[in-house]
Order: sequence, then C-alpha cells, then structure tokens
Amino acid sequence: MLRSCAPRLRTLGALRGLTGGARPAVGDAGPALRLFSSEKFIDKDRSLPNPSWSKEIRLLFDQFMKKCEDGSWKRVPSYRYISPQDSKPTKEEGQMSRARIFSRSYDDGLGFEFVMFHNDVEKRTVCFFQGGPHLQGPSGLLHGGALATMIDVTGGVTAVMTGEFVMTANLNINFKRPIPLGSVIVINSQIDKVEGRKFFVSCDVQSVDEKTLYSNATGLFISLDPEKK
Ligand SMILES: CCCCCCCCCCCC(=O)SCCNC(=O)CCNC(=O)[C@H](O)C(C)(C)COP(=O)(O)OP(=O)(O)OC[C@H]1O[C@@H](n2cnc3c(N)ncnc32)[C@H](O)[C@@H]1OP(=O)(O)O
Repeated sequence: MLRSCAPRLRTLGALRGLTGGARPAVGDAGPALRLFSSEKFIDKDRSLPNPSWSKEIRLLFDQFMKKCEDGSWKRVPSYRYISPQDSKPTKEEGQMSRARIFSRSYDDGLGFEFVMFHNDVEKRTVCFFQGGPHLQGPSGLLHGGALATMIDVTGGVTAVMTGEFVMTANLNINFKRPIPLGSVIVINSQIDKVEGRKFFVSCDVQSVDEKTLYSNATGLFISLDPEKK
C-alpha cells in the first residue's frame, strides 16, 4: 500500500501545482513538458493537442483555454508516468519496470485522448474525450470499460482537486446509449457532497451538442486515512 501510494502522492503534488521547480502548475498551459532535471528525464504533458485530435475536440480545447484566461477554469495537465523512476528500468524486475498510467498508456490517437478543465469555485471538472480504435467494444462502439475508466479518472480528478489524494471506493454507472468509436464526448463531473474523508461525485456523459445523454454515474472517492497511510 505504502509503496503504491507514494508515487501517486508525488503526482498529486504536480497535478495540484503544489510542487515548484520545473513542474507545471494546474492551469499552466504553457509548459508542455515536465522536467526532472536531476534525472535528465522529460515527460510530455499529454493533455495538449496532438495530430490525432479531431477538429471538434480541438475547438473545445480552444474554447476552454479562453475560459482559463480569467483564472476561473484551469487545464489539468496529465502524464504517462507517475515519476521519473517509472520511465526507465527500475529495481523492479520484468514488466513492472515498464509501468505507465493506464489512461495515458496508448500511443497518440489509439486510446484515450482527453483534456480536462477544472473549476475550483463550482467544484466541477469537464473532460473532453475522444476514444481511439484500440478502445473498441461492440463493433464500431466504445468499450464500456473504457468509458468507466474515463468516468473514474474525471471523478477522481474532481475529488483530488477539491480535497486530497483519493482512491475510488465505489462507481455506479448507467450506460444509456452506445458511443460511436472515435466520436468526441463531454464528461461533466461535480462534487455533490463531502463527508469527512468521503467525496460523493456525480458525472454525466453527453454528446458535444448535448442532445444525447450517453451515460450517468455516481462515485465515492475516499481520501487516505493519515493513520493508515
Ligand atoms: C494518479 C494520481 C493522479 C490523480 C488523479 C486521480 C484520478 C484517479 C482515478 C483512478 C483511481 C483508481 O483507480 S483507485 C484504484 C481502485 N480503487 C482501489 O483500489 C481502492 C481499494 N480500496 C481501498 O484501498 C480502501 O477501501 C479505501 C482507501 C477506498 C477506503 O479504505 P479506508 O481508508 O480504510 O476507509 P474505511 O475506514 O474502511 O472507510 C471510511 C468510510 O468510507 C466508507 N466506505 C468505504 N468503502 C466504501 C464503499 N465501497 N462504499 C460505501 N462506503 C464505503 C466506510 O463505511 C466509512 O464510512 P464512515 O463510517 O466514516 O461513515
């Protein structure tokens, strides 16, 4: 437990802009790279546009970057590796030395392409997601597990940005309409209630024109008990 949480906590620091140095703060759209100069490792911020992004997701990205200008919204940076140690062979033997964050483990365009924006005052997060061809479930449709992943990550980020580092305790997802593979969808997530260490989050998943509700979900995220950490 201790071993797996420590690198996540480092990531949380970077995610919330709590660490200084060359790591980009949340909402800092400028730096595309996270630099760990002592380790001479460069990890790309993967929530920035790449050539696989459709015009639609690019347009949404541009619209929300404008909303970031007054500070009300912040873009949430996102990386493939939890820490520099995970980017190169480690003391771990075999496959574990190649660990990547699941939602960033695919090459550009093949899997999870997404960017998230967080609004601190409203305690909500918007995720623009384009599912690539390696996320197929039924023919031509997005796999439900891929959508569950994105709901989990968006809800988790919403809780993390509101509180502390959390683990997912419960997810309850209604799959209402199938999602065409490759289409752009919008995941809206908000904090409904906070009770001690428990963050109750709800999510809805819609088409960009808001005419189709693909899914809705609730989740419980729990911050780690300091005594158990
Ligand atoms: C990469 C970083 C970037 C940051 C980006 C963040 C996005 C990350 C998204 C991915 C996240 C993951 O994949 S996380 C990986 C998947 N999740 C896991 O592996 C979690 C496994 N479960 C656990 O480790 C544990 O059960 C915890 C940490 C969730 C909770 O354990 P605990 O801390 O000991 O909590 P415990 O004392 O038992 O319970 C505290 C309170 O919560 C309630 N509670 C506990 N579990 C539940 C439950 N399932 N449903 C209802 N209620 C529950 C209890 O009744 C209690 O209520 P009361 O009596 O106080 O009222």
